[in-house]
Amino acid sequence: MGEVDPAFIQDAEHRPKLYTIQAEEIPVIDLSPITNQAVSDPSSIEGLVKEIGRACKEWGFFQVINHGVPLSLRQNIYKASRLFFAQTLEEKRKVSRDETSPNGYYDTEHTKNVRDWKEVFDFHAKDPTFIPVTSDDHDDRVTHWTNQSPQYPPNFRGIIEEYVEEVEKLSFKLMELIALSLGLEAKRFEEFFIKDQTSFIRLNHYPPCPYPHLALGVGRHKDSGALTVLAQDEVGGLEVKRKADQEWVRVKPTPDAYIINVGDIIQVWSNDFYESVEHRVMVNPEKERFSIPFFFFPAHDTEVQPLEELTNEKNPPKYRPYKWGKFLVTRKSSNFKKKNVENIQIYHYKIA
Ligand SMILES: O=C(O)CCC(=O)C(=O)O
Ligand SMILES: [Fe+2]
Repeated sequence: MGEVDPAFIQDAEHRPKLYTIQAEEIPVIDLSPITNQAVSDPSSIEGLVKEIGRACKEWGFFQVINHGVPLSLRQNIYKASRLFFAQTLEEKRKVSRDETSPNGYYDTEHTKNVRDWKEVFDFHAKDPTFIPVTSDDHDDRVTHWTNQSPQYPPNFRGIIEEYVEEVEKLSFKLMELIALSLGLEAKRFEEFFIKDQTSFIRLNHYPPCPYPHLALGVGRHKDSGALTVLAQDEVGGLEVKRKADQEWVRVKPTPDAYIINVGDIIQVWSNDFYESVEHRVMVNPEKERFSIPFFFFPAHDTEVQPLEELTNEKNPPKYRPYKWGKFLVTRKSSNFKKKNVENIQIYHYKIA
């Protein structure tokens, strides 16, 4: 990543400002009411549910502390990630992803057709992960994706799996709180994930970049899944488009916190009551940055549509149903090349 390749250069209007607002006000929510004890009395978490609801509505983003994921597991995966990315490109390419298995290493992701200044390693939560063969709605064939197992660092796979188990538990808990905040039963969303979820974890490495005014670590985008549970390190760089005024604001790194954001699927399920918010990652001219998002995705056969309980005559469904697996396969295949067409988006299912 030495010379600036024009593929990395953002259009002028999307280039980052180098001095941005640090958003002190992004809500930090303490999950100890649900992590340190079993919830026997639902009224004991009423305050927490309200806080979650407000954060989802006003920001689409929040941070959680006292979340129950052991710090030691987070430290282990961070250490393993550093060791993995410090290898030569030749070593890393031994576990490159390809068109049949989108898991593994790659450094050529494009967001909105501009190349991201990063390299990643992707790993699915379930191995195998079941997925449609093609994006064609009439094709019912199902195939599966499997994970790659790099030789180095030792026990890489085990370290990732141990961590994923814990962030997955946290994701289920957060979905319960979100369900309650929408006036639904706590377990309303469970059925979509309990069998054959398609979630994956991504290890991101953003090398120092001499062109922080031109390039981005990840260009502006919204996350397409249900929920994202993100660990960022102390370097910082994540920016969120503040709903109140559409300004880009920086999410201040908080040690051992997770950054949570509502994805497109929750937007559809809630019929736009909660919205998936645009975000992007700035690069740093001196420091490398590591981050680890967990993308909580439902089973491929989930039909995503506004929930019946949240729609009525006055508030009719704003989206046509879509099959999650088909959406995912369409996205993945378009990620391999820089194309001049827009990726599939939820607004393509919007009822005018
Ligand atoms: O690295 C980050 O802080 C966020 C990355 C991100 O938004 C993504 O991978 O979807
Ligand atoms: Fe994202």
